[in-house]
Amino acid sequence: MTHLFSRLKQQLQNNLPFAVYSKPGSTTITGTFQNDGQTHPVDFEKPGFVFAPFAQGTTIFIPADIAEVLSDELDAGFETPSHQDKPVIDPTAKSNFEALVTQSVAAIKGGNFQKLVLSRTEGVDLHDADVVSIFKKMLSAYPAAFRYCFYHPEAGLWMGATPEQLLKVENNTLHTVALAGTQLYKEREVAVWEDKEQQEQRFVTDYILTELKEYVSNINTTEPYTFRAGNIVHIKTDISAELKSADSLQSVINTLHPTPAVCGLPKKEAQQYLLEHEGYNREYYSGFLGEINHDFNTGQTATDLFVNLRCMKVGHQQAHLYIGCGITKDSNPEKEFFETVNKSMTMRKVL
Ligand SMILES: C=C(O[C@H]1C=CC=C(C(=O)O)[C@@H]1O)C(=O)O
Repeated sequence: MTHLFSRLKQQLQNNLPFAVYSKPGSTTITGTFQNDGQTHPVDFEKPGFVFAPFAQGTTIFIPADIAEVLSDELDAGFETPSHQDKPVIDPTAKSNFEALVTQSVAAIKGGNFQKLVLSRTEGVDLHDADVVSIFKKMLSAYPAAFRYCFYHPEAGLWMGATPEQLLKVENNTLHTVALAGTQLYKEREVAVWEDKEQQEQRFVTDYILTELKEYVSNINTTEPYTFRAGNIVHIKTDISAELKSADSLQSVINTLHPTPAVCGLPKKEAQQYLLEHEGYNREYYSGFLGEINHDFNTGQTATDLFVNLRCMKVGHQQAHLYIGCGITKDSNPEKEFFETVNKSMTMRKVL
């Protein structure tokens, strides 16, 4: 374990790419350390680890055959998070975001879109905080999430604890989820979902089911249910199906990414709208990451990808947190802003 983290630090000092991660519910931590500093083109037929942007930028690939793999069991005695439970409200950020929500609700009501997922970034001073100690807190705070620390000279250093699977493929069986709708988690209370949240999540399910039809058979879905992700809960539908052809992995990924959980509907027009109106570059936030054609622990052929949510880009003195929320015709701008604030607590808690 100590070895894995010292290897992470060494790799960072040498400017060499790596991905260190632990899957939802797993106590195993895996590191894949690339042995050169190059940017390798992504090949969806080869085994490796992928780190893809939302829209603009390079899709990064760590090919399995040029990486050293280390894995270990997670220690039980990790540092507990520092419980920075106070939300931080920047009045300018608040009014800018609310204006963007108002404008976007008008675009939806005007008939251009059914849904738009708007986002923003927040800077947090790090005061020389150590990357490994932040990551250890993340590992222990969010056992149900895909927790990762990724570095590539072209992308920078990223960390996250995402609750959203993009796609898992094992022996031609595909698993994905429709995840949307958010409210604060309250102990001993059953979450009651308003129509706005239910509709927002149904858009995602319907999109996935319609678009996947071309590539899969025997689709199964669960009923929507409440799913906890740290201090918040979402509505989730689990979807599974059989892939008609093992060769369609890349097409399936292109179809799913970006889903209406992070982009909007219709997809292409929503993505263009976000690029023009959000006013910043999402980079790898709401992109996807994970294992392609290779389980780095078992060596088996499997694909296990996650949407890059509840994440941050970590610089020397500052971390940039990325947070977004789904907007429909019924959105209330202030409520949506506070939803992004609640989501930001996932990262703030470990800083
Ligand atoms: C876009 C984000 O979350 C998505 C996933 C779950 C719930 C969401 C929502 O309620 O808006 C978003 O669709 C984010 O965390 O930045």
